Amino acid sequence: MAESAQAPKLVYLVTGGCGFLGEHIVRMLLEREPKLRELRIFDLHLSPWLEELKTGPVQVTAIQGDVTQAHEVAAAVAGAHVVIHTASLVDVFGRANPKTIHEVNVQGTMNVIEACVQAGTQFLVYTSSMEVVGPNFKGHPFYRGNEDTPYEAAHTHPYPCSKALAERLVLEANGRKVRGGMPLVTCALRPTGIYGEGHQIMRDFYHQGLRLGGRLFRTIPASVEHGRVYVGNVAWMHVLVARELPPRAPLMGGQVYFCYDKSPYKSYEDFNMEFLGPCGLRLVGTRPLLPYWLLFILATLNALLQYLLRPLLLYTPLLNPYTLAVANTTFTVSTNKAQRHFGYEPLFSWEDSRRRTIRWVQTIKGSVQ
Ligand SMILES: NC(=O)c1ccc[n+]([C@@H]2O[C@H](COP(=O)([O-])OP(=O)(O)OC[C@H]3O[C@@H](n4cnc5c(N)ncnc54)[C@H](O)[C@@H]3O)[C@@H](O)[C@H]2O)c1
Ligand SMILES: CC(C)CCC[C@@H](C)[C@H]1CC[C@H]2[C@@H]3[C@H](O)C=C4C[C@@H](O)CC[C@]4(C)[C@H]3CC[C@]12C
Repeated sequence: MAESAQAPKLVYLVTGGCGFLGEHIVRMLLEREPKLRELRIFDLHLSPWLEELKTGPVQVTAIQGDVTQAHEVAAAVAGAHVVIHTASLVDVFGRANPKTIHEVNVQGTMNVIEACVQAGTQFLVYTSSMEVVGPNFKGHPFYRGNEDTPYEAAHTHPYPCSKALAERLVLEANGRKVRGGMPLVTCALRPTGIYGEGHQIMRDFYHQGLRLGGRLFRTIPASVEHGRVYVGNVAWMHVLVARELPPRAPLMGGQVYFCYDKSPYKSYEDFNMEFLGPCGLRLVGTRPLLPYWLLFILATLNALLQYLLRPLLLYTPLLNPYTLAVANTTFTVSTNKAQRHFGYEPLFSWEDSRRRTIRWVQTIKGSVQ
């Protein structure tokens, strides 16, 4: 009797479970959620590493599907106790068109909410983003802010617009009656810039540095701080929120939490050098190589070229007016809301996060050994 009372019984669904963050959430759940009976991983593209997870004690179910397709989402959600909705079209470079970004991020989220309501699934955790708040296009700094810091969240770019809309839908859905009459309990996590094993932009910078003979050239003033958080700690926050949402529904339902850890406050480039430096790259210059006005012109030219070339090819450089504004505006968080509400402490220290990320960069093909 006692044994059956303790038997794992929960079914979790992770949308976007094959992405950069999604993979860490999936692995973290399997390692650290003892109540898990079945883990469903829903993604547009299923990764080969899923196969190795299927041999463990938890039933791992891989579902190839599209969040924009309501019936596919409904089928995946049916019977799940908790949904972690991480799937998103993350694009700030103009690779996808704005309509698709809206469909995946906003309509996809509506589909997830409706599926929870219809299926009687009571707990929904949404992966939002710091971009829901800022930096705004006016370049206002957000310095060590928290969830209550006033800030003019004004967006024009499709990605932050879509994340902001989706987050609002998720929070407004808190308290809706799901099938069976119980209330839906939702909350949203807002990571700052995530780094760690599998981070594609870090990989890109590393390759760029190798192409430039082991050098990267400073673009952003060292004084501009950009918030960063280790992927393992973001995953851990998701696991904890999902676990604590049922017993602490009145406190946590409808809340937003920034994702934070002990990663140091630095500029985007100086922070990257914490990992790329030990892997043989050097950041040249104590001040930006080009003045801001010239960068701004180049970013605008890139945007124009992207528009003109679109009928022929996809031109998607890293530098555009939006990425320049984000990288060039201080945006850092300092909060303990997650600690107060559900006992969050980072699972990985800064030293651990750094060591793990360096070890991963060293495995990237073409690395300086
Ligand atoms: N990377 C960051 O720095 C960062 C920061 C803050 C918030 N976030 C948020 O974290 C989440 C994960 O981001 P990531 O960096 O891991 O991105 P990612 O692109 O690596 O992962 C997103 C996953 O969603 C899947 N997906 C995309 N469209 C889909 C669809 N129509 N149906 C089903 N699955 C679909 C993709 O295949 C991918 O596996 C996103 O919600 C993003 O907004 C990321
Ligand atoms: C050439 C330079 C001027 C700019 C190069 C860096 C640029 C590509 C980086 C800087 C900051 C990065 C964003 C930031 O870390 C946070 C997020 C939130 C997340 O939800 C999606 C990714 C995003 C927008 C990062 C994208 C890459 C950015 C703009």
